[in-house]
Amino acid sequence: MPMTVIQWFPGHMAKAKREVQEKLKLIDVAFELLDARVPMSSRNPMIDEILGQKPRLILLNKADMADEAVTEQWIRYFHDQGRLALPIDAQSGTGVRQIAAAAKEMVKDKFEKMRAKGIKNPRPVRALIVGIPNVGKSTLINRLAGRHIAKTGDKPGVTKAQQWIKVGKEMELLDTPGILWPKFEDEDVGYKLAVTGAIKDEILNLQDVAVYALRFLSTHYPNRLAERYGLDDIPDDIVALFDAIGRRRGCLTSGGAVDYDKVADIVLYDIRTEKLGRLSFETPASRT
Ligand SMILES: Nc1nc2c(ncn2[C@@H]2O[C@H](COP(=O)(O)OP(=O)(O)OP(=O)(O)O)[C@@H](O)[C@H]2O)c(=O)[nH]1
Repeated sequence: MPMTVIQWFPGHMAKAKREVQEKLKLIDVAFELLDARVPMSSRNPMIDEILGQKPRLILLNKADMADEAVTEQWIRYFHDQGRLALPIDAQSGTGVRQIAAAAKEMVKDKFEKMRAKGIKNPRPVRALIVGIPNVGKSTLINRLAGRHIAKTGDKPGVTKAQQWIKVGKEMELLDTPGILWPKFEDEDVGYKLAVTGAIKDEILNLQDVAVYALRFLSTHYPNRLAERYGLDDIPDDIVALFDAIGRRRGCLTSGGAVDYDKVADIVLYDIRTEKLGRLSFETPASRT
């Protein structure tokens, strides 16, 4: 699956891993940021090895766009693995307030030991956000900070020192997140990341992505599809489905044929802007 690989060569991955592990030395708890619509596909494949025994809070971001019932299933799935996962919407701030309390609870034992050693006022809990590109790391940093923190990448050639952002009285967050690479050995993962907009459209074949999305929606959300595009039934044949949507939406070439690029554009736009409602593209049961 070359499309997600593009910015990630082995040297980049080794460097990213090293950088995250350097940052881990400074913190008490890591926030693993995932996309609630595709929690497994938006996960770094080496995350367990990279984070090791460091306490970890899983944050299912963009939960506002995900199917609530499926997000519940994911929370149970992680819980069964002994991990706490919180659904959040970093953009609006929903759920973000629970993060500091959960982080504090996670490092309770460590801080109690500090107190037992005679440290009366232990420092704030220190945290780091890690995740693949586009899961919402910067949005969450800004939300937690309550102001806009410039991305380090904003000014080329300018490396600024890492800083702690105060989040209330009891938590501090590193101002630069740990950026990790996505999975790319699995074609399905690539498509899911593409459908949810995590991979830039310029490096994709949009028709392929739309075919994947429409097949998925036909199986898992047929009623939404029927309602959105005014279809009486959903054709099994994918070309027939493109044709049906294209005709309903007037996506026709001057010769009167259906313009498949336009149909692909519309479908992906509709998915990404919630015109088809809140969608999740994987469940714990369908996980590969
Ligand atoms: N609907 C919704 N959109 C979100 C949420 N969080 C982030 N976004 C959007 O997702 C996109 C990516 O967010 P960023 O914060 O730039 O993601 P990032 O992980 O910092 O990305 P990189 O800098 O590429 O590593 C932006 O368009 C955000 O507005 C959320 O909770 N809900």
